[in-house]
Amino acid sequence: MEQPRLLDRLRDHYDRILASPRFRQLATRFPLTRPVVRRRVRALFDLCAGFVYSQVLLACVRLRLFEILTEGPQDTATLAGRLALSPDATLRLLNAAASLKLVARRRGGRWGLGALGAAMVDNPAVTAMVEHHAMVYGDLADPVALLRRDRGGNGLSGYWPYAETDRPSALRPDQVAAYTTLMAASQPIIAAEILGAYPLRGHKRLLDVGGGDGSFLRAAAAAAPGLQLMLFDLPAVAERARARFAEAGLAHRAQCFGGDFGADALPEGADLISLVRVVHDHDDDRVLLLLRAARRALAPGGTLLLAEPMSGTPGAEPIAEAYFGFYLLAMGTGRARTPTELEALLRAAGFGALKLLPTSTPLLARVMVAKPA
Ligand SMILES: C[S@@+](CC[C@H](N)C(=O)[O-])C[C@H]1O[C@@H](n2cnc3c(N)ncnc32)[C@H](O)[C@@H]1O
Repeated sequence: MEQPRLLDRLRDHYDRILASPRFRQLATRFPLTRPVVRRRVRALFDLCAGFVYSQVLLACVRLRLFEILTEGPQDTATLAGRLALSPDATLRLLNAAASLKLVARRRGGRWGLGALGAAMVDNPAVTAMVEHHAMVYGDLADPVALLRRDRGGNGLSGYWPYAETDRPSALRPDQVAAYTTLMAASQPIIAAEILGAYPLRGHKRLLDVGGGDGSFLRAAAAAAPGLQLMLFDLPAVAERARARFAEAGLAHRAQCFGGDFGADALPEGADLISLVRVVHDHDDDRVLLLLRAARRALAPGGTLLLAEPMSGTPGAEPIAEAYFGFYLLAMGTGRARTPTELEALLRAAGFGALKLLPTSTPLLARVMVAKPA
């Protein structure tokens, strides 16, 4: 067996010291180590209390507190009336929300929006996520059982039914409606990240595979007026996209194709194929089927663009590893991958010339482009 390197041995030693209650007591008393101890205690408490913080946010969203406060600062009694809560319950909620920077105290005993509450205003993406998390938390109520049992059979795997079925093409409109609406709510911020990193210059026809209701393609159409649009998704989803394109007056520029990318050929003719938040939903064997199908469909010299949150993103580790790790476990398939893991899959499917492009908010999405090898 390989000998632990010196750095690893030092780390083990340090961890053993930190784990000792006697050391923690000493470190709390010693002025130089006290601030470090306090920061760690706070970080650990935040981990323990995370669910409670989320539920304070959920209460604010359900009571429409942020919208109410956009009208201007209001006092507790007025807010109690508008929230239909007792004055005591209102004050409890406002104090909790203020501690989380969702609301802020203003002069004269009034309350206004806090920095994070202000970011929730007109933010359907996060608002929809906050509501959706009721289901996520239900599935994670017993995390050890979730880790031990076979995948599937959870609220989330029912919500994303393509994760559980062998015949995703047979999914009915009512089975795809909720997740398609949820994805569309957050797509504008993802599209802004992608189009900021890859402005679509020089492309004639874009095929968005797993394109949902076409929200990404509509953003692409606005950014590149001459671009022709093609969308491939499960038949019931492609039908929704067709209706959205017609509503947006884009029917003449957009073609929608229904099918299963694991079984059916992708439509040909695009010089750019995008996979936006699609690959992380699937296990490696299915991703390879998808990437090979994209490789066959892509015009010679074309480009494949893959965009999603990735593992190994500095500063976003808990989002990829803890959040997506457990979310996708409950959903039943997929995982967040590092750029290196994605690169290996892309190469195995016949792509080369890979580039990871910088995005302005990498924790939301990173963008990788590739060309047929
Ligand atoms: C997480 S959603 C992403 C939607 C959209 N790209 C976005 O970012 O908002 C994944 C999409 O892949 C589609 N999808 C899943 N499995 C599929 C399959 N086997 N064939 C075709 N589309 C599939 C789903 O219907 C869904 O629209």
